[in-house]
Amino acid sequence: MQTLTVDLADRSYPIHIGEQLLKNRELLVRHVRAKQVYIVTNDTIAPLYLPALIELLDGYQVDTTVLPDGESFKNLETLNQIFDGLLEARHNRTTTIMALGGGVVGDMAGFAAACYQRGVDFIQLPTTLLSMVDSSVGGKTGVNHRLGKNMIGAFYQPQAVIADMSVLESLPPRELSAGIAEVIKYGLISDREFFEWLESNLPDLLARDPKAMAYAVKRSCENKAQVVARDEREGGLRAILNLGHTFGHAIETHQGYGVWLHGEAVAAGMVMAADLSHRREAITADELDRIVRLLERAHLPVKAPASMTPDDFLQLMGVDKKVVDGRLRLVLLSKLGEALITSDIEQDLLQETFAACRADEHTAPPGA
Ligand SMILES: NC(=O)c1ccc[n+]([C@@H]2O[C@H](COP(=O)([O-])OP(=O)(O)OC[C@H]3O[C@@H](n4cnc5c(N)ncnc54)[C@H](O)[C@@H]3O)[C@@H](O)[C@H]2O)c1
Ligand SMILES: O=C(O)C(=O)C[C@@H](O)[C@H](O)[C@H](O)COP(=O)(O)O
Ligand SMILES: [Zn+2]
Repeated sequence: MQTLTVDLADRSYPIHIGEQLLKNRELLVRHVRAKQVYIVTNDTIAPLYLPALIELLDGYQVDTTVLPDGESFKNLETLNQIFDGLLEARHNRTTTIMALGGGVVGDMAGFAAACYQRGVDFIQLPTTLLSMVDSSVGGKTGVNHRLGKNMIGAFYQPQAVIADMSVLESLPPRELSAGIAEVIKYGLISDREFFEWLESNLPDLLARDPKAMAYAVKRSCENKAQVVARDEREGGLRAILNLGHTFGHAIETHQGYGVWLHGEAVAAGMVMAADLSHRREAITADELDRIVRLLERAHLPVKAPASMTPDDFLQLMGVDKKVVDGRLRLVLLSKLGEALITSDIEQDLLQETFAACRADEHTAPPGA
């Protein structure tokens, strides 16, 4: 097992990465402060991993909410199921919520922990690659609104992240690729060497080679932890973790939550950000090509949906959380391996990017 730390003074916490960690009782209870545990998961993950986890927590009062699976349920209405369950089972302020699942479960359980009785402990038990490398780390929690992604939420850090790599065995290939999109993001925004490592080692990741996977998770978490430690609440720097997301969130909202996976929308969004960066002469045509090629090799979409017009994008991007005084701010590349945040966006170049990155109507949507 490897352990990293997210360094946030008195709210610092460990990220444990290793095999079979969900079978390690001592590790799981190390961060539980009293005798109540509340597990939030979904109806896909529950049959795979919930019974063994409950059994391991013998001696604790363990209650659960099993949410319906899917991004389309990441909303306030479904969130209420967690509060109902917590109250019905009389969980008090010293309870510990465990989020057993991917980013949807983690974001919702984390937000429930932030709100329930004004804040209780929670532990992230991520079960997708995406949640291990990104959503379980850094304390962004929340739910979607029909008008925009993650529009209601809180910054709320967990007590610990326990990433059991063995559960990735059951992850569907499409979900593995979606996670690789966020892994590639770290190479683009802050770690050119890691980008080059990914160019060489992608086949091992797609084959789920344990050594390659463990390295990718560790390197991604190190990159994210460094940014979060410097700017926990996104006053500035942290926005680089949003590369591709202004475009990507617009795609997710426009297409209907869950139609494009988050990682897929981010992949197409990162191509759009890279394309615009190239038009601004920050990266070369060859570097743009390398980015597109790597995403394609990871079986990720590299074009926006044909059904989305530039106006659709502009409208949806206008509600992005990075907008200040009505002005769009975008994360772009200043070079391969380095990002910048700018509101100085050449509208003509942005229009060229929309045109260049739009799929034709014969392109099959992801997952088809
Ligand atoms: N908080 C953050 O910083 C942050 C960062 C990135 C993404 N996100 C959010 O995370 C969400 C995406 O997360 P995700 O990609 O993990 O999707 P997800 O949570 O929907 O999980 C993907 C699918 O895989 C299934 N699954 C999960 N683990 C499995 C396993 N081990 N075996 C078999 N099936 C399994 C799930 O049931 C689901 O169907 C989005 O809502 C996104 O906005 C948040
Ligand atoms: O942790 C962050 O900060 C991120 O931006 C990570 C993103 O991958 C993630 O999708 C996040 O939820 C997006 O945040 P939002 O503030 O744009 O909703
Ligand atoms: Zn993301």
